[in-house]
Amino acid sequence: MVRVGIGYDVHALVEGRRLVLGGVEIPHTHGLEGHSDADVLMHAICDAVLGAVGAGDIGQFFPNTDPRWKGAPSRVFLEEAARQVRLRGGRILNVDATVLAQRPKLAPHVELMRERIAAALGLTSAQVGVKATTNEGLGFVGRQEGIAAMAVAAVELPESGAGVVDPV
Ligand SMILES: Nc1ccn([C@@H]2O[C@H](COP(=O)(O)O)[C@@H](O)[C@H]2O)c(=O)n1
Ligand SMILES: C[C@@]1(CO)OP(=O)(O)OP(=O)(O)OC[C@H]1O
Repeated sequence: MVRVGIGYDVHALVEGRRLVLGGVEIPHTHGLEGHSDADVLMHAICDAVLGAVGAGDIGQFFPNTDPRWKGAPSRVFLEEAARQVRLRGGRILNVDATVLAQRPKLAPHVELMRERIAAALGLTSAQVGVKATTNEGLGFVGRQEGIAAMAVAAVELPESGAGVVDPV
Protein backbone atom coordinates (compact mmCIF):
# COMPACT_ATOMS: atom_id res chain seq x y z
CA MET A 1 0.00 0.00 0.00
CA VAL A 2 1.05 3.61 -0.48
CA ARG A 3 1.08 5.90 2.54
CA VAL A 4 1.64 9.65 2.54
CA GLY A 5 2.94 11.98 5.23
CA ILE A 6 3.05 15.73 5.73
CA GLY A 7 5.67 17.86 7.46
CA TYR A 8 5.92 21.51 8.42
CA ASP A 9 8.59 23.49 10.28
CA VAL A 10 9.57 27.08 11.03
CA HIS A 11 12.80 28.58 12.35
CA ALA A 12 13.55 32.19 13.25
CA LEU A 13 16.04 34.24 11.23
CA VAL A 14 18.71 35.78 13.43
CA GLU A 15 22.10 37.41 13.06
CA GLY A 16 25.21 35.36 13.72
CA ARG A 17 23.88 31.99 12.57
CA ARG A 18 24.45 30.04 9.34
CA LEU A 19 21.64 29.64 6.83
CA VAL A 20 21.49 25.94 5.94
CA LEU A 21 18.66 24.69 3.74
CA GLY A 22 18.49 21.22 2.26
CA GLY A 23 22.04 20.58 3.48
CA VAL A 24 23.40 23.58 1.56
CA GLU A 25 24.96 26.56 3.33
CA ILE A 26 23.63 29.68 1.64
CA PRO A 27 25.36 33.05 1.96
CA HIS A 28 22.99 35.51 3.70
CA THR A 29 22.96 38.28 6.27
CA HIS A 30 20.99 36.11 8.71
CA GLY A 31 20.78 32.43 9.57
CA LEU A 32 18.28 30.15 11.25
CA GLU A 33 18.05 29.79 15.02
CA GLY A 34 17.78 26.27 16.40
CA HIS A 35 19.32 23.51 18.47
CA SER A 36 20.70 21.65 15.46
CA ASP A 37 21.85 23.35 12.25
CA ALA A 38 18.18 24.44 12.02
CA ASP A 39 17.76 23.18 8.47
CA VAL A 40 14.04 23.84 8.31
CA LEU A 41 13.69 22.14 4.93
CA MET A 42 15.26 18.88 6.04
CA HIS A 43 13.18 18.99 9.25
CA ALA A 44 9.92 19.31 7.33
CA ILE A 45 10.90 16.43 5.03
CA CYS A 46 11.92 14.35 8.04
CA ASP A 47 8.46 14.79 9.59
CA ALA A 48 6.78 13.97 6.29
CA VAL A 49 8.72 10.69 5.99
CA LEU A 50 8.16 9.75 9.63
CA GLY A 51 4.49 10.65 9.30
CA ALA A 52 4.05 8.43 6.26
CA VAL A 53 4.99 5.37 8.33
CA GLY A 54 3.26 6.49 11.52
CA ALA A 55 6.56 6.91 13.36
CA GLY A 56 5.86 10.19 15.11
CA ASP A 57 7.99 13.29 14.57
CA ILE A 58 11.57 14.53 14.60
CA GLY A 59 11.45 15.73 18.22
CA GLN A 60 10.58 12.24 19.47
CA PHE A 61 13.75 10.83 17.92
CA PHE A 62 15.96 13.87 18.48
CA PRO A 63 14.86 15.94 21.51
CA ASN A 64 16.14 19.51 21.46
CA THR A 65 17.29 19.00 25.06
CA ASP A 66 19.83 16.34 24.01
CA PRO A 67 23.36 17.77 23.68
CA ARG A 68 24.19 15.14 21.04
CA TRP A 69 22.09 17.06 18.53
CA LYS A 70 23.43 20.52 19.35
CA GLY A 71 24.69 21.93 16.06
CA ALA A 72 24.07 18.57 14.39
CA PRO A 73 23.77 18.41 10.59
CA SER A 74 20.12 17.66 9.82
CA ARG A 75 21.23 15.01 7.33
CA VAL A 76 21.46 12.75 10.39
CA PHE A 77 17.72 13.20 11.05
CA LEU A 78 16.82 12.36 7.47
CA GLU A 79 19.02 9.27 7.55
CA GLU A 80 17.14 8.07 10.62
CA ALA A 81 13.75 8.78 9.04
CA ALA A 82 14.76 6.68 6.02
CA ARG A 83 15.92 3.93 8.38
CA GLN A 84 12.51 3.94 10.06
CA VAL A 85 10.93 3.33 6.66
CA ARG A 86 13.30 0.42 5.94
CA LEU A 87 12.64 -1.10 9.37
CA ARG A 88 8.99 -1.40 8.35
CA GLY A 89 9.90 -3.05 5.06
CA GLY A 90 9.00 0.10 3.16
CA ARG A 91 10.58 2.31 0.53
CA ILE A 92 10.22 6.01 -0.08
CA LEU A 93 8.65 6.74 -3.46
CA ASN A 94 9.19 10.48 -3.49
CA VAL A 95 9.30 13.60 -1.35
CA ASP A 96 8.27 17.09 -2.33
CA ALA A 97 8.77 20.34 -0.43
CA THR A 98 8.26 24.08 -0.61
CA VAL A 99 10.40 26.60 1.26
CA LEU A 100 8.72 29.88 2.22
CA ALA A 101 11.45 32.52 2.29
CA GLN A 102 11.20 36.17 1.36
CA ARG A 103 14.96 36.29 0.88
CA PRO A 104 17.52 35.17 -0.19
CA LYS A 105 16.91 33.85 -3.69
CA LEU A 106 16.99 30.08 -3.38
CA ALA A 107 16.55 28.96 -6.98
CA PRO A 108 20.33 28.85 -7.68
CA HIS A 109 20.74 26.37 -4.81
CA VAL A 110 17.81 24.06 -5.43
CA GLU A 111 19.61 21.43 -7.51
CA LEU A 112 22.31 20.92 -4.87
CA MET A 113 19.63 20.77 -2.13
CA ARG A 114 17.85 18.02 -4.06
CA GLU A 115 21.11 16.07 -4.36
CA ARG A 116 21.90 16.39 -0.64
CA ILE A 117 18.38 15.44 0.44
CA ALA A 118 18.37 12.50 -1.96
CA ALA A 119 21.74 11.29 -0.64
CA ALA A 120 20.50 11.39 2.96
CA LEU A 121 17.33 9.46 2.12
CA GLY A 122 18.95 6.96 -0.26
CA LEU A 123 17.00 8.34 -3.22
CA THR A 124 17.82 9.85 -6.58
CA SER A 125 17.41 13.59 -7.16
CA ALA A 126 14.50 12.77 -9.45
CA GLN A 127 12.59 11.52 -6.39
CA VAL A 128 13.10 14.79 -4.53
CA GLY A 129 11.22 18.02 -5.27
CA VAL A 130 12.27 21.36 -3.80
CA LYS A 131 10.54 24.63 -4.62
CA ALA A 132 10.79 28.11 -3.16
CA THR A 133 8.28 30.89 -2.82
CA THR A 134 8.29 34.31 -1.22
CA ASN A 135 5.37 35.26 0.99
CA GLU A 136 4.70 38.39 -1.08
CA GLY A 137 5.97 40.47 1.86
CA LEU A 138 3.20 39.25 4.13
CA GLY A 139 3.43 37.88 7.67
CA PHE A 140 6.53 36.67 9.52
CA VAL A 141 8.03 35.23 6.36
CA GLY A 142 7.44 38.47 4.48
CA ARG A 143 9.04 40.49 7.30
CA GLN A 144 12.04 38.11 7.13
CA GLU A 145 11.59 37.08 10.75
CA GLY A 146 11.71 33.43 9.82
CA ILE A 147 11.70 30.77 7.11
CA ALA A 148 9.13 27.98 6.91
CA ALA A 149 9.02 24.76 4.95
CA MET A 150 6.30 22.25 4.15
CA ALA A 151 6.78 18.79 2.72
CA VAL A 152 5.00 15.63 1.69
CA ALA A 153 6.34 12.11 1.34
CA ALA A 154 4.95 9.00 -0.31
CA VAL A 155 6.07 5.60 0.96
CA GLU A 156 5.30 2.10 -0.26
CA LEU A 157 4.71 -0.23 2.68
CA PRO A 158 3.82 -3.91 2.95
CA GLU A 159 0.22 -4.33 4.16
CA SER A 160 1.45 -5.33 7.63
CA GLY A 161 4.19 -2.68 7.81
CA ALA A 162 2.73 0.39 9.47
CA GLY A 163 3.14 0.80 13.20
CA VAL A 164 6.14 -1.51 13.69
CA VAL A 165 8.11 -0.38 16.71
CA ASP A 166 11.84 0.27 16.33
CA PRO A 167 13.48 -2.80 17.90
CA VAL A 168 16.79 -1.01 18.57
N1 LIG B 1 13.30 32.74 -1.63
C1 LIG B 1 12.87 32.52 -2.89
C2 LIG B 1 11.56 32.73 -3.26
C3 LIG B 1 11.21 32.51 -4.58
N2 LIG B 1 12.12 32.07 -5.46
C4 LIG B 1 11.76 31.87 -6.89
O1 LIG B 1 11.04 32.98 -7.37
C5 LIG B 1 9.81 32.55 -7.94
C6 LIG B 1 8.71 33.55 -7.73
O2 LIG B 1 8.43 33.64 -6.33
P1 LIG B 1 6.97 34.12 -5.87
O3 LIG B 1 7.00 34.15 -4.39
O4 LIG B 1 6.78 35.46 -6.46
O5 LIG B 1 6.01 33.10 -6.40
C7 LIG B 1 9.54 31.19 -7.35
O6 LIG B 1 8.77 30.39 -8.19
C8 LIG B 1 10.92 30.66 -7.16
O7 LIG B 1 11.38 30.04 -8.33
C9 LIG B 1 13.39 31.87 -5.07
O8 LIG B 1 14.26 31.47 -5.86
N3 LIG B 1 13.76 32.09 -3.78
C1 LIG C 1 16.09 19.06 15.40
C2 LIG C 1 15.89 19.40 16.85
C3 LIG C 1 16.94 18.61 17.65
O1 LIG C 1 18.21 19.16 17.50
O2 LIG C 1 16.10 20.75 17.19
P1 LIG C 1 15.95 22.08 16.30
O3 LIG C 1 17.17 22.25 15.47
O4 LIG C 1 15.69 23.23 17.23
O5 LIG C 1 14.73 21.88 15.33
P2 LIG C 1 13.14 21.80 15.55
O6 LIG C 1 12.55 21.67 14.21
O7 LIG C 1 12.70 22.95 16.38
O8 LIG C 1 12.83 20.49 16.42
C4 LIG C 1 13.39 19.24 16.31
C5 LIG C 1 14.48 19.15 17.36
O9 LIG C 1 14.26 18.12 18.20
